Amino acid sequence: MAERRMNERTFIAVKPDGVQRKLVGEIVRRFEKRGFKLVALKLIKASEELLREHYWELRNKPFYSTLISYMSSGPVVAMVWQGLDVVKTARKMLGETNPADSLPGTIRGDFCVEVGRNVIHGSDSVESAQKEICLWFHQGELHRWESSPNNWIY
Ligand SMILES: Nc1ncnc2c1ncn2[C@@H]1O[C@@H]2COP(=O)(O)O[C@H]2[C@H]1O
Repeated sequence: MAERRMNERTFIAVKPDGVQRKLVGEIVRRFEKRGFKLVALKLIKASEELLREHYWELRNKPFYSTLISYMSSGPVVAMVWQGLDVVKTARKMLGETNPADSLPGTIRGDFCVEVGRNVIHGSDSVESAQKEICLWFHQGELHRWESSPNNWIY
């Protein structure tokens, strides 16, 4: 059980505004420092088809078409992070969907002001994380590796 929770994975994407504003390094740093393991990372210009599938549940929302054009306006940095309760903890690190409701210290609370330009996406449950990881990544892009910094210093 503990083993399974340690291996929990979530899908995180730095959205086009986050890439344009050069927030990628800061965001990766926060996840590394928190103690999570990077399992996959790529810069990708998402197709409309992929985005329509990713945002399927929002298809009837009034902001749906602006959301699709925002997300396809430039490259995004798609990532998979792994660790204990990573889905829930990542959502806390991101802050609320609306940056105005996000506390300082969270990514959205520190770096953005508008819901339609909210810099980062994180899966909202373990089930959606599994679906989103399969949608954005091939199995071969997900890496298994052990952290052993001493071996790389000496
Ligand atoms: N009221 C809104 N107006 C514009 N975009 C929104 C609104 N509500 C949610 N979104 C977008 O829809 C996205 C759904 O996934 P995210 O939580 O990653 O981030 C959300 C915002 O980018």
